[in-house]
Amino acid sequence: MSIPSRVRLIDVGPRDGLQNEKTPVPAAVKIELVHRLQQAGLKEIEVTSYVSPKWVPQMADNHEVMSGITRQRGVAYSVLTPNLKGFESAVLDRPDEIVVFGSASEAFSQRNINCSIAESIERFAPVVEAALAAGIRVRGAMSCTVGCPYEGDIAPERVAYLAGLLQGIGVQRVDVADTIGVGTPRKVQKALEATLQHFGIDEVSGHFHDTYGQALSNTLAALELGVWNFQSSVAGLGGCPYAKGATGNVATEDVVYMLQGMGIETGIDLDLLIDAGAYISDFLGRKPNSRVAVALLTRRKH
Ligand SMILES: CC(C)(COP(=O)([O-])OP(=O)([O-])OC[C@H]1O[C@@H](n2cnc3c(N)ncnc32)[C@H](O)[C@@H]1OP(=O)([O-])[O-])[C@@H](O)C(=O)NCCC(=O)NCCSC(=O)C[C@@](C)(O)CC(=O)[O-]
Repeated sequence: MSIPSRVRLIDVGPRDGLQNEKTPVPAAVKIELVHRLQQAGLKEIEVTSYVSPKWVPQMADNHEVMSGITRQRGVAYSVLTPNLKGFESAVLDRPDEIVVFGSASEAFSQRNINCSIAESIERFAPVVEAALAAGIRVRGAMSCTVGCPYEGDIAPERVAYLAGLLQGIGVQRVDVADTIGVGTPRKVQKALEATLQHFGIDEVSGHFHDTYGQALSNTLAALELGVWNFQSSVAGLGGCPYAKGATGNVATEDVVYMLQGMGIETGIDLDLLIDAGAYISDFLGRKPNSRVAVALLTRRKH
């Protein structure tokens, strides 16, 4: 399989990135971040989630954020919806895509969405049906495809099992998430290959957290399989509230820099992306969690 000549990035910073922040982030700041990401050339942005505000308080402003965005033609805005209640709120805000999110690990499923894998599929099925009937695309996020904070290693067979269940209820594409960033290139390839038993190469994306510093290597390993869709988070924001110690997604800046260096088209303006990352990092009062962003921001000063 040859390395793809173009890559599509979904920036998950406003959702995955900010869901775990201790500092409350006002809706206006989230909206400005989305605007800056689309100015930088991101064509897909995961904006927010319609989950219980008791579970994830940072996403309680979902409606305000979605309705405050000035949408740009050609940009798709996605949101997480774990159940029909979430979908019914989300649909009022006209997302282009909804995301149901399951787990390859039973324990993580319980901690994250308070139900077993089988129950989660039962909850997702009517959500998928309603979304498709409303003309809204459906993605499935698969957490813990390599390792779980509660169960340890996850076998590829369990990833294939979950991918098959999601495909069976009509999910159109899936994210293979290394939620706690423990994956290394060959393990991640095995999780991707398991998923590819049920979805085509255009329908599978890599979602790699960088907790152990492996996310760029894992991205390259996925590219070697022909995967060309990836999720990343501006300034490396993020972490999952139900995966203690897990750090953010791989920084979008780092992925774009690597891809540009390999001659792979992303449609993203790295300078504007660095500005977007600096904007949110300044708000949070810290440096971007991106080696590339820090290096380029330092160079700008000289
Ligand atoms: C899924 C539930 C809601 C089930 O939670 P539950 O307690 O089982 O739900 P329930 O149906 O029994 O309802 C309990 C209460 O929640 C309310 N409720 C019920 N549903 C909703 C909803 N959609 N929106 C708003 N409120 C809702 C409902 O109205 C009720 O309110 P009360 O009567 O107590 O006042 C809960 O477990 C939850 O919100 N979990 C949060 C999950 C989450 O957002 N996790 C982080 C994102 S996943 C992730 O980060 C991983 C990913 C995707 O990035 C990939 C990776 O890296 O792995």
